[in-house]
Amino acid sequence: MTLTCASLIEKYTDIWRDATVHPFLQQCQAGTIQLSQFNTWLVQDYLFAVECARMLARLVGVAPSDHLDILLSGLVSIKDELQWFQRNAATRNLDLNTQPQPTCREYCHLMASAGQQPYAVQAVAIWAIEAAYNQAWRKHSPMPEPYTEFGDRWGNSNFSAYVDELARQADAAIAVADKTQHQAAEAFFLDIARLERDFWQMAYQG
Ligand SMILES: Cc1ncc(CN)c(N)n1
Repeated sequence: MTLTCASLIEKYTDIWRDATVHPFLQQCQAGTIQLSQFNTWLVQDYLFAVECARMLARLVGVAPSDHLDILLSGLVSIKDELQWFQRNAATRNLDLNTQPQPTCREYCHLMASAGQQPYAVQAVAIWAIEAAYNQAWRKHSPMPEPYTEFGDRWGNSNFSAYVDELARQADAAIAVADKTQHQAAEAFFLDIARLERDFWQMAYQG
């Protein structure tokens, strides 16, 4: 089977479901999540987003020129996302100057390590990261207040269109990559799916 973003989700349906369906999201949607659990997720996700911005910036450095437009739009969005996290943390009196939990630290290391991979592997990895959040929040939308803006941020149709473009670019890059890169892309996809699942769970270990 040709390796594409869609084929990875199809091949690993159960693993992808665990990455995108979790009690944390279900409890947000039901309005029963505890404040401390939500706040733990929020602070850790800010730390994640900082490293994700760095990963995107590295991608800009190696992408073909016709892929830059989408990646640069992602960088602009993540700039906005970081400021939005900072405003949210201030409103909630949260200290963002916090140590990452082990899962967050492992995920940040994975994103940093992607920088040593060829572009095609990095393109699949950034797609998987953004697709996981897009699908997770969409599957649990609409969110009630005060979580509506969180569901909207990653579940909105503009973000879905961005994820579709990332998939198109990753598919184009992987189509001309060799078998070693295909294997590396698949390994990154599996690590990302596992870490996405564990990231939700981290909220309960604050
Ligand atoms: C864990 C995680 N994965 C993905 C995203 C979307 N950038 C995020 N904010 N956090």
